[in-house]
Amino acid sequence: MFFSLKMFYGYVYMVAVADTSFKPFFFLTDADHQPELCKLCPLGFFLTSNSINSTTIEVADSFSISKMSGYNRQGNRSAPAKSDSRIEHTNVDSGTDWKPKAVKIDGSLDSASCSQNYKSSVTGGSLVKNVASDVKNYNLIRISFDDDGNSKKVKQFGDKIQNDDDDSGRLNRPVFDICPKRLSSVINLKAPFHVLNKEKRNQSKQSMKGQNIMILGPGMVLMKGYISSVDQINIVRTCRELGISDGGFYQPGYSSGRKLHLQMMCLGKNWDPESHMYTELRRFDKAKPPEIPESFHNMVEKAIQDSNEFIRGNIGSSDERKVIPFMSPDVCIVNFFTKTGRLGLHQDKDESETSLKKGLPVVLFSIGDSAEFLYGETRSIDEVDKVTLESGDVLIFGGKSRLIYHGVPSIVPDSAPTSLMEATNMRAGRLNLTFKIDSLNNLKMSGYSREVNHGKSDCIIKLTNVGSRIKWKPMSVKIGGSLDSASCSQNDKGTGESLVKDMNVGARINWKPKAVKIDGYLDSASCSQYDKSSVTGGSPLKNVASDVQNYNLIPISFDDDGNSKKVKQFGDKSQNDDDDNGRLNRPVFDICPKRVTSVIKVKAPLHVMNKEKRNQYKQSIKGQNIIILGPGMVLLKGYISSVDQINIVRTCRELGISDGGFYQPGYTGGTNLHLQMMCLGKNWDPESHMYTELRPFDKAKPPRIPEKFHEMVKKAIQDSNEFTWGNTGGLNEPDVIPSTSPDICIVNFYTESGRHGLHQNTIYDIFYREEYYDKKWLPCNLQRGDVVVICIALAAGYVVWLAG
Ligand SMILES: O=C(O)CCC(=O)C(=O)O
Ligand SMILES: [Fe+2]
Repeated sequence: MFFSLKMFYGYVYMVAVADTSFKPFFFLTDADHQPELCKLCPLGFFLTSNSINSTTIEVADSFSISKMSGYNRQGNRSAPAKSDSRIEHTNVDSGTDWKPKAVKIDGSLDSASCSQNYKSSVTGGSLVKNVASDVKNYNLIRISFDDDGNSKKVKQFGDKIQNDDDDSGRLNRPVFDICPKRLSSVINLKAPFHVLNKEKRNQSKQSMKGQNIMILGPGMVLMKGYISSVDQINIVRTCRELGISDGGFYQPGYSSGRKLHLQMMCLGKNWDPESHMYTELRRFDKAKPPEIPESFHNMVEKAIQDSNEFIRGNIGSSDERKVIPFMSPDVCIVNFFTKTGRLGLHQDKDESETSLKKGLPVVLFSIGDSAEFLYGETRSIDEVDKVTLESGDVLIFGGKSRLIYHGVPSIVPDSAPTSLMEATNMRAGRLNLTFKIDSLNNLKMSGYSREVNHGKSDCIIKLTNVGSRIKWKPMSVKIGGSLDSASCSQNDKGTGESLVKDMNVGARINWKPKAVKIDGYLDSASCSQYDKSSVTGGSPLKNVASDVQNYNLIPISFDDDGNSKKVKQFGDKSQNDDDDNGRLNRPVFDICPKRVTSVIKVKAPLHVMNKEKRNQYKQSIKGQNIIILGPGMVLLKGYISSVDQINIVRTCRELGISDGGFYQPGYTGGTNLHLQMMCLGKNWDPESHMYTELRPFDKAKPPRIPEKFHEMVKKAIQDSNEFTWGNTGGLNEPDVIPSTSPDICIVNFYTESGRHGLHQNTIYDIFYREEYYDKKWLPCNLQRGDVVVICIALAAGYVVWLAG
C-alpha cells in the first residue's frame, strides 16, 4: 500500500509518503518528452494507460485566499533574497528555527553569524594534486581485453614489465590500462542533448557536494557525491599510473581457479584472494604493492570525520556506539569493473582480529560508472538492501556494520560523468577503492598536519594534528572578526574510538556554537550543539484524530485498484440513496478497515524483521537525509516521524470515511484513476481541471486542511531551504523554495496496484527553466516517511510520475 499526501501552494508542491510497503518510482523529465500526451492534457496530468479507475490531483489555486495568517511570509519570486539577507527573507515569521545570527560568547555577546556553511568544511580542498602528472609516460603496448577485462593473452614485447625474464624473476602480467590511449581516428561524437542535460544536473548536485549523507545503518554511512570532480580525475590518473606499473592491475582468482570479474591491484599491503591473507609481496609476481598515496590517506580520514560529524549532528553525541571509529588505512584495494564486472556477496573479514573487533571501518570510493551495491546482514539475497553507488560517492561501513555482507551484482553501463571520462580517457567501467586497516601496529604516526575548515563563516576552526595523529586540536576560532586560540576538542584517534569530541563539525547549517571561549586557551568548549528541533521539529501532530467520532463502518469490498465492488450500502448516513443534501452515494473507502479477527497473524520471518529494524533505525535519525534532486526540488528522507505518520494516517482515515472523503476519481471519457482520492481545503475536479468549493458529484464540501498539516508543511519547506542554503552557502538563492501556505491538500491512497500517470502541475504561470531540463527519467525511491518538496516555479517543468 502506498499513501501520499500532496499539498499545493503558490509555488510549492509537496508529496509526503505516509505508508508504503512497496517503493514507487519517481521520475523527472520534461514536457517535450511526451508532447502528444501533454497536449492532450495541458493543465493537469494524464494517464499513461487505459485504466478503468484512476485519479488526479493538482495545483495551488488562489493566493488571495491563502492562509497567510500566522505564517507571515514572503513567497514572492519578484523579491529574491540576497545571500546575506537570507534569514530575513525566509524567516520573516517568528516560528522558524533558523539559526541565530547573533551568538553570545563568553557572557558578552556579539553578532556573529555562525551559520554559514562552507562547502570546504565538508569536502576539503582538492587533496589529490595531479599526482600523476609527472609520472613517466609509459611505453604502452596494445593489448586487448574482453568484457570482463580479461586480457586476451597477446604476447607482448618491448615493455620492461612484459619481458618473459624480467630481472626480478617476476612473471608476466598483461598490463591493464584503465585509461588507454584513444585511436586518433576515433571521432568523438558530441553527447546527445539528454546526456548533456543529465550531466548538467549531476554537476549541480556535485556542486553541492557533501550535501547528501545518508545513514544506512549503525556505523554505515553513504556520502553521495562526496569526492569532487577534480579529485575523481586525480584519483583515476593516479590509479592508472599505479595500475600499469609494477604491482598494478591483474585479474585475480580464487584457489578454485575461478576468476573474479574485475581487475584488481593492492596498495599498502597485498591481499591474496586465494589464501585470504595479507602479504608484503604479491605471490604470483613478487611485486611489492605501491604505497597508498598520501592524498588518499587524507581523503579517507576526512571522509570518516565528516561522516561522524554528520552522525553526531543527527543523533547528538549521546550515543558513541553509533559513531564510526577512526582509522588510517594500511590497505587499499583498487578494483576496476568493466560493464560486465561484478563481485559476489562477501564479508571483508581478512583483517586483523583487533581491526575487526574494533569495527574499524571499510571505506569505499566509487568512481566512473555507477554500481548496484547490495548489503545485508546475511548472505541471503532476499535479505539484502540495495543502493546505487555513483561516481564520487563514498560508502563507509564500520562499527556494528563492519561485517555486513556486500557485493556488486552489476554495473550501470555508460553512467559515468562525461566530464570525468573526457578528462581521463578512462575506459568504460567503474573504479572502486576499498580502504581498510589490517594491522594496528604499523600505523604511520607522524608527518601530518592539517587544517580543516569546519565551516562556519565566522567560526573557522583550524585543526592541527600535533604530529602523532593522536591529538587533534583546534588552533584558532575566529569569531565575529576577532580571532584567538581556543581549544575546543581533543581526539584520541589512536584508540580507534571516539574521534571528534564536542567539535563544531557540522556539515549542516544548524550547528551552533554553544559557547566558545575566546580569550586565551580554552578547553571543553562545546561548539557542537545541534539544535535538532530546527531540522526535524518536534512532533507537531498530536493525535489530531483522537476526538473524531468513531464512524459506524460498513463492510465494503474493494478490488486491487481500490475500486469498490459497488455493494449497495445501508445504514450509513452518507451511504443513503437520498441523503438530505441530495448527495449521491459514495462507497466508503476506509484506509484502516477493521481486521477480520479470524485472520491469524503469522510472525514475519527474521529477515523481514531485520529489515524493519534497520528501517526503524534510519527512522530514528529522522531528518538526516536531505537530498537536492534538482533546482527547487528537495527530498527529505524519513522526515515524518513514526508518531506523525500514525497520526496522519488516522486523520486521513477519519476524514476519508466522512463527507467529502475518499472516492475514486475519473476523467471525462470514463477513465478512472488508479487510486482513491480526497481533497482538503478546496476540491480539485479531475474532469474539468478546476478547483471548486463543492465536489460536483456529491456536493460535498472538502474538509479543511488540519492545522497540524499546515505546521508540518511549513516546517518541511523551511528545513529544505535551510539545507539548500547550507549547502550552497547562500549562493544559489534562485534555487531556494519560496514559502507559502497551502490552500489545497490532495490525499491519495494507492493500493498495491495503484499508480499515477505522468502529469504536470501547470495551472500557474510557470516559467520553465529549460536549462535544467532532462529528458531522462531519474528513478528515486520514495519510502515511508519521505517528503518531497517541489518548487513549482523552478521545477514544475518536470513531469512527475509516480508509479508503483
Ligand atoms: O566495489 C565495491 O563497491 C565493493 C568492493 C569490495 O567489496 C571489496 O573490495 O571488498
Ligand atoms: Fe568487500
